[in-house]
Amino acid sequence: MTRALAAPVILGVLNTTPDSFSDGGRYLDPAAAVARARDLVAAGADVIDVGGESTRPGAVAVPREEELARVLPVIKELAGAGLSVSIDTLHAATAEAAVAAGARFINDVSGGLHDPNMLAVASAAAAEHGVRLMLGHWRGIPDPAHERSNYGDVVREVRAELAARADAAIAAGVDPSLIVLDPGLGFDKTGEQCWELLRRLGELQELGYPVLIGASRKRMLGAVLAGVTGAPSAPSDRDGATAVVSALCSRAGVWGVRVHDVAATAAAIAVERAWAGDAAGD
Ligand SMILES: Nc1nc2ncc(COP(=O)(O)O)nc2c(=O)[nH]1
Repeated sequence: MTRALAAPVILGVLNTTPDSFSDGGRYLDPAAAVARARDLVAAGADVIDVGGESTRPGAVAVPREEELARVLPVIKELAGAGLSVSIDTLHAATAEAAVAAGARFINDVSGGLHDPNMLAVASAAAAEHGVRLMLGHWRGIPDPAHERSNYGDVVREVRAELAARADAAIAAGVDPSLIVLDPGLGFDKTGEQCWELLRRLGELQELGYPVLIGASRKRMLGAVLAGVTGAPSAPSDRDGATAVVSALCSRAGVWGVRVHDVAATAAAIAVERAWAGDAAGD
């Protein structure tokens, strides 16, 4: 029996955007966003990942003041209510304001490459509040429209590039114990490259940092489901497949999973933990 590992942290996705690929437009109103966050926590989310600008291919760039207007009221209310909040942003100014409003995780899918000030902001946030920095892998930055999925060995290259991002964060003053790495599934990567990254997750974990996985509702799952049903699936039809990935991440000792359907993932992880004999599963 594999050694019982702690269950992954569940980050519940809260996109306060009009154009996110799977839930755009539903939580633009702060009251609706806060209500959604409370539902996510009730369903088992440990952290609410608040994003005010979609990162999907071709998404419209959002002026800083608009991004801030979308995320700050929600973060202030959630943090004020004692909930754990992550800010999903490419922009240092947004991360800084979000931390001041109570966010305790910075989630940068570009690994600090998009905004040259991000690592300095993250370093100050780490020093002052112990804010954790989640560094994603994305070669598309700064030109996301340019396809850059021409990898030789995607796992080896993503591992090396994420290690370099962690080193840069440490050089900027971020305590290594606060860093989380994320392979950036779907960020200028083909479905097969994403599956290869999951297949060889251990090679990323060998870097010694906690790993976060964001597969929820993504195209890689849609392709698998199309093979089952013979028809394309809407993102919201991919929550069952997402939950299976969450259970397998739990079995692999992944630190955290970022999902839209928290209830399905919480159930999947609880089942995996019970199977593994983890006391929490009793
Ligand atoms: N750390 C992390 N953050 C992310 N933010 C947005 C999206 C895009 O998906 P969404 O449109 O459903 O938010 N994916 C990730 C991801 O894979 N990892």
